[in-house]
Parts: sequence; C-alpha cells; structure tokens
Amino acid sequence: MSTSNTTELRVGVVGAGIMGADHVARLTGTTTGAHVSAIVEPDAARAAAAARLAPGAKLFSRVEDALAADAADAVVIATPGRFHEPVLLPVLEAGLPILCEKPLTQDPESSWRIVEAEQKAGRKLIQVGFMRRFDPQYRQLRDLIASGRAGELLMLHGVHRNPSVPDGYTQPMLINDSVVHEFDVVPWLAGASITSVEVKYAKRNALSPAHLREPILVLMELDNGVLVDVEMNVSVQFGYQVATEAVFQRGVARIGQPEGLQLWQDARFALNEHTSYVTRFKQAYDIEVQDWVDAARRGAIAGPSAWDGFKVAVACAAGVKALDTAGPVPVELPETPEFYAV
Ligand SMILES: NC(=O)C1=CN([C@@H]2O[C@H](COP(=O)(O)OP(=O)(O)OC[C@H]3O[C@@H](n4cnc5c(N)ncnc54)[C@H](O)[C@@H]3O)[C@@H](O)[C@H]2O)C=CC1
Ligand SMILES: O=C1[C@@H](O)[C@H](O)[C@@H](O)[C@H](O)[C@H]1O
Repeated sequence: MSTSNTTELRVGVVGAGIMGADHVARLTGTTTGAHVSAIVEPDAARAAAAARLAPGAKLFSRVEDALAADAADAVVIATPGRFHEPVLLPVLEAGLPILCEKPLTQDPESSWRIVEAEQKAGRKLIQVGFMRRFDPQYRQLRDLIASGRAGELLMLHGVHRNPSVPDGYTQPMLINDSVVHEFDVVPWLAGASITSVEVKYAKRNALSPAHLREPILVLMELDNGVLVDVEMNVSVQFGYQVATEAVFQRGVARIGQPEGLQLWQDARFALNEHTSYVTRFKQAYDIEVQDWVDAARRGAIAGPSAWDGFKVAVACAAGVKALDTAGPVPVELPETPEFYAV
C-alpha cells in the first residue's frame, strides 16, 4: 500500500452495477481521504458509465490486472455474491484492505476458505458490507438495548419489504440475498447468537413472480431467550420498508418508520415512502464507507469482519434448509478462532 496519513487512499471498485456505481459516486463526491483510482468491470457500458462518475480512474476488466498494475491501495467488491470468493482471494493475497458487499460468500464452505485465507494474510483485511450496523436508527436501538433503560429485551419484530425483485431472484435468495441482513444485524442488536431458524409460509401473494412462494415469516431463536420474527416480503409494490419493533420489559421501541415531509392535501395526510435500499440506507452506506476508509488508512477494519460474514453464511445455510423443513433448523457454529476473538 502506498498511502500515508497525508495521502488519499486509492480505491479500486470491482463491479460497477447498482451498488458498485453507487459506491463510486459516494467515494468521489462524499467520502473524504479517498478517491476511486480503478474500476474493474467486464461490461464495457457499465465501466464507461462508472468512469464518468470518477474522472481519472483506470479501467480494467479483471481484478488480477488491476492488482498487477498497482492501481489501488484498497478494494471495494460489488460483484454479484457468486464472484466474491474469486475476487477476494487475489486481493487478500496482495494484502489490501477490502470492503466486500454482502454476502461474504454464498455458502459456509467458501466463507470458511476466506477466513482461512485472511488468517494466512496475518491481519484483518476484510470488512463485510452489512450497512445496517451504520444506520443511525439501528445504532440508537442497539444503544437502548445495551443500556437496559426499558428493561430486558424480550422480542424483536422485523419487516423487510421490497417493492419487487429483478428477474433471476430465486426462492433461496429470500434468505441468501435478503434475510442475510437480519442474520447479521439481529445478533449485533441483541448481543446474542442465533441458535435456530424456522420459516413459515404466509398466504402467497398472487403478484409475486410465478416461481416465488412468498411472503415468508422467518423465526429466529437467540441464545439469550429473545425470539425474533421477520416478515420477508419482496412483492409489496408500494415501496421499500425495513423496520423493527423491539419489545422490552417496560417499553417498546420502533425504528424504520416513514419520516420526512408530511403533506396534508385533498383531505389526505401523506408521508413519502422509500422505493429502494439506495435511499433508505444512503446515510448508512455513507458512514460505512467513510469509516472503512478511515480504518483502512490506519491499517484496520471498522465493522463486520470476515468471521461475522462466515457466521451469517452458516445462518443462511440453515435458513435455506428451513425453506423446505417443518420446524426449526439448528444453527451450529464452530468455536471462534483466536484471530477473530478480539
Ligand atoms: N448492502 C446492500 O444493501 C446491497 C448489497 N448488494 C450487494 O452488492 C453486490 C452487487 O449487487 P448489485 O450491484 O445489485 O449487482 P449488479 O448485477 O447490478 O452489478 C454487479 C456488477 O458486477 C460485474 N461483475 C461480475 N463479475 C465481475 C468480476 N469478476 N469482476 C468485476 N466485475 C464483475 C457485473 O458485470 C455487474 O456490472 C452483491 O453482492 C449484492 O448482494 C446489492 C444490493 C443492496
Ligand atoms: O441487499 C439488498 C438486496 O440485495 C436485497 O435483494 C434486498 O432484499 C435488500 O433489502 C437489500 O438491502
């Protein structure tokens, strides 16, 4: 890495689709202490569009070529999940800090290979893009839970609603692509581990793509006795909603409620609703990327680690099994390696 505290971090962004292009714009326009020096994107039109957002960035179609050209000090990975492992491995080998969009990888076996490779590299280089941990409302709720001000946490009720999903979104993706966020943020909020996952099917939404059976209700048991339910619903049409209600001994707290402009007009009262994660979690992504840049410049990470990513991959495997199983599926984790214990 050729950066010091006074020089900017040169960031290579791998994958310039929805999230990659959004991160390129953020790193160029919002983040301080960093700039986009390289864009790795095999699709020429997407590469050119991203390059217009980051003048001066060099274009590559393979991550190996960007590494060989020493075009970056740190890397953001925003390829589809199935390409995370083949991109992570050479970047780890080059010893560069990484912000890897969720999931770390798509199954526990490949996530385990990544944690092994990171331990071989000798220091924590990977931060996984579970951005909810950076959302101010989630942080407030976590502080409230930890403070005990409303008494002990008893239950969490979550909703995770998408207006629709793209072609190619499959039944296991309800878990691997969407509930994956809850598998990270719930243990982080509650200070506890998931011990089992169960899936219940609601009445099917006739507006869902023909191959999907949803909405589903995902039930999680935590090792501190807290029970969690999440409505995962990807065909709601009207907007994007991610909300949680926390039930305590002496109170109830809610995050993720509609906010912003209130409008009374034509005998109606209205509040705008989000239609995409890009706006709902904009502030979270901004903070996530800034914290990652700041940490990378000091040789550290500032958020969910590769081990967190591995734990989520184990929960996802249980969740996918639960899609076809009656009753709870256990989530069994190996002991945390010393390397990740602190
Ligand atoms: N944190 C969050 O809220 C969200 C995270 N994501 C995650 O972000 C990642 C990207 O998702 P999207 O932007 O929706 O995907 P996308 O399909 O819009 O873009 C992915 C891009 O990666 C490129 N690509 C594929 N293989 C590549 C390789 N080997 N090297 C370089 N580029 C490659 C593709 O050509 C494409 O342009 C995924 O891991 C996804 O799960 C997606 C949506 C929201
Ligand atoms: O990560 C995300 C998408 O990939 C996923 O498809 C959505 O369900 C999530 O809400 C979003 O945050």
